[in-house]
Order: sequence, then C-alpha cells, then structure tokens
Amino acid sequence: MKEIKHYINGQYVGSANGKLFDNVNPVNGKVIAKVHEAGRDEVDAAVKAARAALKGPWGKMTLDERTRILHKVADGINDRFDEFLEAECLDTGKPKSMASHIDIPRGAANFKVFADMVKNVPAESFEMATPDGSGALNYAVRRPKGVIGVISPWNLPLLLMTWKVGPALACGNTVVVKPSEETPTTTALLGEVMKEAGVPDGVYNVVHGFGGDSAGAFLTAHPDVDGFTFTGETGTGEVIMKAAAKGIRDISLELGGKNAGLVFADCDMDKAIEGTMRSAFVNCGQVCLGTERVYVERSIFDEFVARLKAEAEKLRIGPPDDDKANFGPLVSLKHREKVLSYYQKAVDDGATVVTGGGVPDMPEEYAGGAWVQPTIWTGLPDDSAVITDEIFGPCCHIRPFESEEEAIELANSLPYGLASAIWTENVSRAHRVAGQIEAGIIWVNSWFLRDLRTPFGGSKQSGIGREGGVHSLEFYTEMKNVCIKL
Ligand SMILES: NC(=O)c1ccc[n+]([C@@H]2O[C@H](COP(=O)([O-])OP(=O)(O)OC[C@H]3O[C@@H](n4cnc5c(N)ncnc54)[C@H](O)[C@@H]3O)[C@@H](O)[C@H]2O)c1
Ligand SMILES: O=C/C=C/C=C(\O)C(=O)O
Repeated sequence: MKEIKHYINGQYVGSANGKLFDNVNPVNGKVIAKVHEAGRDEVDAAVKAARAALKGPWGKMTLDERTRILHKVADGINDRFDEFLEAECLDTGKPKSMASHIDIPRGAANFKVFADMVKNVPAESFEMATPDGSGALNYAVRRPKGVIGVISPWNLPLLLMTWKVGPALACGNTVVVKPSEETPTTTALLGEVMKEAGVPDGVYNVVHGFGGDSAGAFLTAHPDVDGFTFTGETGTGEVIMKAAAKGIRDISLELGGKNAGLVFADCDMDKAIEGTMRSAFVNCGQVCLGTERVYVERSIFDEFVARLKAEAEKLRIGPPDDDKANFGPLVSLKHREKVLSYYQKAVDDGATVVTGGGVPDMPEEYAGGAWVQPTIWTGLPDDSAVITDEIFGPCCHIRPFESEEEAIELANSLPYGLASAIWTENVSRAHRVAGQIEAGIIWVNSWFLRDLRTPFGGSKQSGIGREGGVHSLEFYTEMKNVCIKL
C-alpha cells in the first residue's frame, strides 16, 4: 500500500513514532494510502529546517531568482497536471471536470500571481521637516515575516494551501504546512515539484496528521513559528488564535460562513438560477463561500423554487472519472453523518423537503461512499439550527422576503460574515444592498468569480484579516520604517 510521508528539509521522511492513519477514497470507502502521523519530533524538525532555510539560501536569494523559481513551481504543477488532478480527485471524490477547471489551475496561478505581484509593490516614503532645517527622509521596506505555519482544510486542498504558500514564499518566508488529514496527497506531491523547480531544501515543509493533540496542535504550539495562516472552521480558528497568543504570533484566519443569496424580483432569473445552483451544489456544497440561505422576493418565490428544484434534479451524481457527472460525494462518511443530521433536523423542524433529503441509491461498487442527495428546503423558522449553523453540504433553504430592508436584515442576522450573492438588474439597488451587507465578499449577479488581486476574507466570526493582492503581502511581511536625518 502506498505511504504518504512528511516532507522535511527536502526529504520524504516517515514518523519516528511509527504511527500511520488511513487515507480513504470517499467514492467507495476504500483505503488508498497510509499516511504518517507527525509527532512533536517531526514538527520540530520541520520548523528547524524552515528556520535554517530562512537564514540560508532562501533568505539570501535575490527577488528575481526567487520569483523565477516560483514560476517554475507553477510550471511544474502544470507539467504534472494529470497527476495532481488524479490525486485531488482520489482524496476528495470531486468530479474531474471541476477539479481540472478550478483546483489545479488555481494551484499553479497562486504561485505566478504572487511572484509577479511582489515585484511590483511600491514602498512608502515621507520627507519631513526638522527644527534644524536639514530635514529627514522616511522610507519603508518589507521583510519576510519568518517561518509561517500553514494549516489548511480538505474542501479545495491544493487551491487553499497554495493560496497561502504562494504569497508566503513570494515574500521570502519559509513554511511548514499541515494539510487536512482527509486530503494529504497533493500537498505531499508539491514537495517533488518544489525540488524539481530548485526551491532550496527547508523552504517548503509538510507534516501530516490531525488537529488536536497531533500535528496541528504541535505546530501551533511550537515557539519558533512566527505566524499562522489558517483556513477552516470557526471553532478551530478560536483554538488556533489562543495557541498563537503565546508569544504574540500573528494570525490570518479564513473561517466558516452561512452565506445568504438575495434574489430580487428584478433579477435576470436565468442568471440567478445558474449562480445559485453553483453556489449551493458545486463541490457537493463544500465551499466556504457557498449559499445555504437563499432569500427570494415574494412575487417570484414560487417560480424560483420550482426552477431550482428542476435544475437540482438534473445534477448527475457520479465518480470523478464519469465525464458526465457534476456532483461527487462528500469528503468522508464522518462528514456525511453531520450533513445527514441536519437533513433530519430540517424534517424535525417542519421543513418542506422540495427535493432530496437523503442518500441516493448507488451501484454496488460505490455503496461504501459518502454520497448524499442535493437538497432544497422551504418553510423553516429563522431560528432553526439548519438556518443558523454552517452545514457544509449540498443543501439550501429558500425563504421569501417582502422588502429590500427585510432581505438585508435577514442576510445580516447571523454572527457569520463571509460572502453574499445579490441577484438584481437594478444597478442602484445592487450598490445599495452591497453596501449594507455585513460580509467580506459580495458578488452581484455572479458567484465565486475571483480576481486574485482583490481582498478576500470574512467579517464577524468568518475570519480575521484579508488575503489576496497586497493584503497577502501585508500579512506575509513585516514593514520596517527607516528614518534618515539628513
Ligand atoms: N473562509 C474561507 O476562506 C474558508 C475556505 C474553505 C473552508 N473554510 C471552512 O473550513 C471548514 C471545513 O474545513 P475543515 O473541516 O477541514 O476545517 P477544520 O477546522 O476541521 O480543519 C482545518 C484544518 O485545521 C486542522 N486542525 C483542526 N483542529 C486543530 C487544532 N486544534 N490545532 C491545529 N490545527 C487543527 C485540521 O487538521 C485541518 O488541517 C468549513 O467551516 C469552511 O467554511 C473556510
Ligand atoms: O471554500 C472556500 C473557498 C475559498 C476560496 C479561496 O480562498 C480563493 O478562491 O482564493
């Protein structure tokens, strides 16, 4: 059986404690690899290697050399596109048609975009007067933050990990990555690409394992890590924030959401249906930006529900290799248990199940997989846990609203504030509503349309800080002001 090892100081190494855990294919429940679980020793070795590389070749490299190497990393991902695609789809079960358009290309783009960006960011300077009349000049320079701990989730594994590693390395930092225990493979494979591209040993390190009392906790407790960037659940974010407080380490947190879609009667219904379909069901609903609460203006409510139901029932469930399939399984049976508990809760709370609500019949070979039906509800009270909790499954609840004010109030009613989608052809309304929604990312007549130069992150309990564009550079560098008395 294939083994997935840590990548430390440019070498693949196993765990000294001999602990291995299963990597399971969610399409059929079969074990596809055994993964080494890091103990404190491996985490310590990875942090030491990262510190040494920072002081060594990586820290001494010119910006030109560094960014040229990062372009080679991007090219290396593209050269081995099929291997990355296969690995990502085995770990997650997601359709190849999706991963080949989103996950893998973004894995490469995350290196290119930030490599180019760091070369083009101006520094500040201020001239000032002094009492003696000679004046002074201030200028700011950016320096790498240091060793960065990267902790990433399973839903878009390569995309979300490289979204952090790309800018971190472009800014001259070194990293220790702890990928999700559910999806270790592409993060491990990237080590080979780093080596081939000429990234010095110790710059990119990977330790595998779980969160609490395992690699994740050991990494966040390690005193020689200078900052942490984390994407995952809000509750985990709180734990990591506490760990980072020890030693006053900086954090960037991209956390959970319970995003609202607002559909106004003046929308283009075709666009609203297409976008809401994607936002509720793509990646089997496992996208932090996804819409689990859909609010629709009363006059078009019945038509919208009927059309979304018709489209959801056209989704084709199947494994990654099925070219026609656009809907895969959830990431694991454990996650399915959670999603199904909300499907049950919806019924208990009096929902009308418009479509789905259970587990689809699958052929024998996929019976052990984490399959679940795309599901739409109406009729739930606003305080049902189905409406207030992030489910992270292929489901949404649709509720009518009477006025713009009510729609905004409903959208803002939860402690999350990650993303929102507004569907209207009225430009004034679009600006007005976008201005009042409490979320870090607002899409108007679109969803998950990404320009990597833009600020990305959540407000309220959906995160702290922004990544993307210069905001990533803000987090991954320390600014230093030099004041020269003339
Ligand atoms: N805001 C965003 O940009 C964004 C993007 C994608 C996913 N998410 C969120 O991620 C969640 C789904 O991902 P998940 O289930 O993998 O999240 P998770 O929080 O369970 O795990 C994320 C990572 O944290 C690690 N971890 C868990 N406990 C830890 C601990 N005590 N110390 C250190 N590390 C620990 C895990 O092993 C994993 O690598 C959802 O809530 C989703 O909304 C947010
Ligand atoms: O599941 C969450 C998706 C996050 C997407 C990004 O971080 C991105 O597109 O950069």
